[in-house]
Amino acid sequence: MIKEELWKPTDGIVLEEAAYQVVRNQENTLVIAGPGAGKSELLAQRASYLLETNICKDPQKILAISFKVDAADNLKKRVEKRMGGELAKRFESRTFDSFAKTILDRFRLTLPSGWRPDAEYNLVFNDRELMDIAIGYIKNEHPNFPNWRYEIKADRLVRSLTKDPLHLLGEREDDLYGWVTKELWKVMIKGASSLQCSLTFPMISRLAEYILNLNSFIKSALRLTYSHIFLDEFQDTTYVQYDLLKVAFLGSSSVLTAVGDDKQRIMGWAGAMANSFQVYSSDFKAQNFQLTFNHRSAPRLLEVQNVLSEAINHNAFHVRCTDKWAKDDGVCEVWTFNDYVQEAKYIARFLNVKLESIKPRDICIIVKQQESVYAKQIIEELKKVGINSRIEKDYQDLLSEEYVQLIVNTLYLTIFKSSPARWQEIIKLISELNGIDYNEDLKAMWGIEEEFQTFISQLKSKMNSISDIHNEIPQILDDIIDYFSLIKFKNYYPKYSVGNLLKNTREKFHQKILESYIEHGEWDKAIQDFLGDYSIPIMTIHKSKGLEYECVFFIGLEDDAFWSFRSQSDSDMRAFFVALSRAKSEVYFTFSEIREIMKYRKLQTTHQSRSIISSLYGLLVTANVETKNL
Ligand SMILES: Nc1ncnc2c1ncn2[C@@H]1O[C@H](COP(=O)(O)OP(=O)(O)OP(=O)(O)O)[C@@H](O)[C@H]1O
Repeated sequence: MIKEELWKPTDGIVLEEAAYQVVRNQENTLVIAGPGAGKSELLAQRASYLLETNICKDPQKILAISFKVDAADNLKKRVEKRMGGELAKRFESRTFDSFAKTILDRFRLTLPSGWRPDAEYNLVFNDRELMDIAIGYIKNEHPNFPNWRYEIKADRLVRSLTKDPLHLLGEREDDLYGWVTKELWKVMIKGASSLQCSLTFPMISRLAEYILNLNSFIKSALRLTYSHIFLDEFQDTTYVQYDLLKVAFLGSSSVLTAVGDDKQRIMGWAGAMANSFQVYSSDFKAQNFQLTFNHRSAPRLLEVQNVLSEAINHNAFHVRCTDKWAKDDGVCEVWTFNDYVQEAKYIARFLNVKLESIKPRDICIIVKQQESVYAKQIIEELKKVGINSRIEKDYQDLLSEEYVQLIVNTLYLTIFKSSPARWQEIIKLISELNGIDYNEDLKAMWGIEEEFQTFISQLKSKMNSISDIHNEIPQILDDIIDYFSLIKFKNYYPKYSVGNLLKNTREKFHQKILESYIEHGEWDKAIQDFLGDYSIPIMTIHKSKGLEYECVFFIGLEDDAFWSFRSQSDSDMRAFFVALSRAKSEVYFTFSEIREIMKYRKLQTTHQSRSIISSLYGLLVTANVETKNL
């Protein structure tokens, strides 16, 4: 344990005064700061401070809630790396969804029978599926709404389904959506004919909230377990999530630290609160702090960011650069092309040279939407010059699943041998699965290491003698998990014991590994391909949140990409700001007169304009961004 006054930030990080005050604070706080200000870093430092000084008293824990699976995973890894096993065990990093799901899965049986889902419920992710369930399985009719099936709209139904806490459901029987919502809840909770019990994540959140409302002892246990709560990217908290947070922790002695940036609020369409900072500050009496440095981007890029942030919020203050940069460092340019093929060829040539000095993973290609369409030509042209790129979406979620990490780490050690971090992670997990204290029982630990070494030697011979790819590879992947014991693994990670998460993860993972193996024909390349070590990532702005790259390309700064700019210019401007602020050194925006895009559900070659988004271009001109006609 370290005395409070002796604690220092780890990894040579120097915190600005406000960050330092937040790290050591004992009250609820809200940190509002721009991209790259070190908000996630601040949370990691605060975790070290609270655990190393035992202010978060053993056995109490810190609960860190993020939005995306990979953000939660990154934060967990950062804290683990700094503090090592024992202390880091008391740092639980989850997404909002996983927090809610854990409450439901553990305390499902405390729900009244009408609200109690089956243990094996399906997860529903998209609006279409929800609509199909409503239309296909609600059998009751309502005298006031004879044609309800023709009248309901998917987006309104989705909003209505979790608009109110469950105890208020049924109070809107006289309005169409109120009635359909109530019926849909019944059908989804209990299942109907061929429909299995099915829930969306917002429904899970409402059920978790109901559990806490009904059972004060569960609520007290939760509050006792977590003495400190971290909330990352708080600007994107939805109304449903906030209600759960309030029921769980408002009025408790748990100390909350929220960090966020209102200029990066881009989840309004998914129900993010418009005023989460004000509401939280007032409800939780949180003291507000601002950070003024940007630790990510070069000075030239910060000039552009400052122009944009002022346009988004007139009261935004100008952030400052750190002294690691020279005054003129950074490139921000607009590149215009006659057509998308020429654009793709130019970018491929440019990247071919760039990759002599940086790695593929230091580059990112960002699009507003339809990544497989906007980036199709670029992927092809890059391939022609021997550069791999890939659409990151499917991999980001898979790679953050512990199930996938365990198998991939084992494959990696089998093929590449040297990776002390992976080795340690696996040995630690085996010892924990088997209830062995890896600090105390050294003899048992050696036994584990020896046994695991034998296992990977045998695995290697199996992997190197495959004749029937489609049968043997899935079998090898299953053998790996069986070695650790699937039952023990599921007990250790209870999320895999309920619903279809394990089944879906396994299927997607097997398919991706098979694809990689078929493409490369060799394990080393297939594993590296799956890990993405040698591919340039391609993603939408939403997926790029919280990430950072040396060099960023934004493809298609065009009217069609920002098709709803007229009605939601504010949110599109924020999205543009997120894309711009991912870059450390260089960012290039492209415009192509001719572009192939999906329009009216068909792939079409279109003429692009930039009149609707002229205000975005105007801001780039104000920031002296050069346009190059290429
Ligand atoms: N105090 C610091 N000193 C040096 N580097 C830092 C510091 N804080 C953060 N960094 C580095 O700056 C980069 C951005 O930090 P971080 O991701 O925490 O920012 P953020 O505010 O969460 O950004 P965003 O809102 O864009 O997600 C990271 O590479 C991080 O390691």
